[in-house]
Amino acid sequence: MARMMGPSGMSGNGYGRMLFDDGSPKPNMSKKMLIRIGKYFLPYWKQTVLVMFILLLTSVLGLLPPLFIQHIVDRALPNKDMQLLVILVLASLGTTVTSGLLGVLQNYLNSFISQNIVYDMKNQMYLHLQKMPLQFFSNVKQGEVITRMTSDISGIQGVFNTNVVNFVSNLFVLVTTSVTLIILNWKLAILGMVVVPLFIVPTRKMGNIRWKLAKQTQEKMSEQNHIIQETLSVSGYLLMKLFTRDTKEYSSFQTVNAESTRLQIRESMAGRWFMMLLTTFTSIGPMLIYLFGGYLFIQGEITVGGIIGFVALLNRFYSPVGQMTNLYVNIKRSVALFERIFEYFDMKPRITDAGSTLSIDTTKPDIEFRDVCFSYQEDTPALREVSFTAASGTMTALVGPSGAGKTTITNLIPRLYDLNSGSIRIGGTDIRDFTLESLRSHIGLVTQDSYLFNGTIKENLLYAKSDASDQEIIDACQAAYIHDDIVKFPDGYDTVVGNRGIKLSGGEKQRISIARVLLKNPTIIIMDEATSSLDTVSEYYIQKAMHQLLHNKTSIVIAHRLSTIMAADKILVLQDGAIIEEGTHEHLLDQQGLYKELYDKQFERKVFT
Ligand SMILES: Nc1ncnc2c1ncn2[C@@H]1O[C@H](COP(=O)(O)OP(=O)(O)OP(=O)(O)O)[C@@H](O)[C@H]1O
Repeated sequence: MARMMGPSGMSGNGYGRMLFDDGSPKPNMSKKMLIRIGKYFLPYWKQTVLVMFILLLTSVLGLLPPLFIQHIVDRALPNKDMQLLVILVLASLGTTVTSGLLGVLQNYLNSFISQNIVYDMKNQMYLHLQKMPLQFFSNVKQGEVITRMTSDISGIQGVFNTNVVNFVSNLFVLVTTSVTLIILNWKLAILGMVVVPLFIVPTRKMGNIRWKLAKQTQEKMSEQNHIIQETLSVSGYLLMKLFTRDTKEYSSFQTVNAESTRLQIRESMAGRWFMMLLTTFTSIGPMLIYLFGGYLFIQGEITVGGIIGFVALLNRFYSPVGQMTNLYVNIKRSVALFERIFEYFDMKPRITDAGSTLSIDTTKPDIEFRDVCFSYQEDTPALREVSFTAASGTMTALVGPSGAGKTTITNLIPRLYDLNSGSIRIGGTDIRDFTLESLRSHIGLVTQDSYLFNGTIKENLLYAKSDASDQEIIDACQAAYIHDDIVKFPDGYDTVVGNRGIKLSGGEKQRISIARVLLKNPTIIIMDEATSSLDTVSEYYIQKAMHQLLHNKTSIVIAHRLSTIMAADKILVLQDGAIIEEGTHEHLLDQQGLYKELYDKQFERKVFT
């Protein structure tokens, strides 16, 4: 089978791994980018406006308790006014409770908005990835798609909850508090603000360190996912066991795991030191206020309540300043997250409908290759000017040494790849003029390694035709000579086949996949005959199943068995991406060329009796 590697230029297009580079990423915070992000919020603009309104309201409400304290100290207590004291305490309690209730509502709205954005993005991403070409999935590391679909997109919800909401709320709190501070006492306000640079510097520094650590952690997580996917899936597991790589794989997993654990500990520790510094610096401000405020009190310029209320408000001022300092880092982080997601969205599916609505004419589905050239990688042609016709209702066999281009020919017909030059026609029409759906719905593909998903046999069969009746399923399985085997299983058609159909034998799997294509009943069949040697009985049934499948269909078969070749109406012999001989078995034997050589070396021993 073909090595699954993409054509040249693909990795440059970002089909490979896309992680942040060297710790100095430059997220693209352009206006275009911000508008693009903003568009995701558009459907939820009403909720967003409501959140903003609540934030404004709570920031104003938050100013009141310190002012109430000031009046308690300056008026209620010195005047021994019990009634005023109770009113002020109740008012303070009332504002706190109201703020709390508004906070609950705001939290609900936050989750509503962010979760819905995540929901929209996941759907959009799934649809988009479905349209990506085969080489995308061949190139991309296994865990990468899952990481983008899950953790990256889910990370977006934090963007709204932390960044947008925090930014707006901090802004409101900052503006309302600083205005109030200045109105209360401008001299003290200036003094309180003098210390601000002291904590801006460490905050920025810590923010940057945490950002880098977070990025490195994310990379390690992606690597971990990749190892898990590669080694703990059926094929990877088998490979690992058979090459006794268990210890090596475990040790690479352990290394990556240890790395990410170390990074996460460092990340959280970076936060601790930062908090300690911040608390130290934020406590300097109030000390200064007590000192200078005390002096002003002695001078008779301010009341005791004024000083207490001021300090309470000052703390309210410091916390948003601290958070706003990190804003740049947070925005950078969020934009980078969006960038990673947009990077996927920006990859254009290369194989698209040409806008035509033509369907295949099922009455004369002959396949014609005209001077087809194709290369996976620039300068390494996989097919060179291949021309042939597979007449309607006949079987064309492809033979040739490994790497000659047989699989490539079969991949081009359902447009898993698009050719570089020349054309492929079905019934005289270029395949690019059919809709992809019509093209693919008329082609049945039986690969060597028949892929069955982990479900019951029946579910696997219904994948070809979801509305097939039980009788249709049985008919298809009988024609594929597998029905009798299926009914012998204890659960019959409800037998679960395991991941990739591992619980079935190779011969059973192939006959089930033949039954699946029979159920689809396509006009054209492409088959990569299994090379694996099967026992004579199994092989006998597969031959019979193939006969049923290919009967009266236009088929192209990568043939590995003499019996198949002998049954073919035409044989194409390929070498280095070109057809070098063409004809029937006898005709080709007479030519004494590559076919004869292959026949002597390869097929002779596989004569099927
Ligand atoms: N996805 C891919 N990316 C890059 N090169 C590829 C890819 N698939 C196949 N090739 C190369 O293209 C050439 C033709 O491969 P192809 O799979 O068509 O050969 P084949 O005749 O089917 O071989 P085999 O009988 O071994 O399956 C080979 O040189 C192969 O290495």
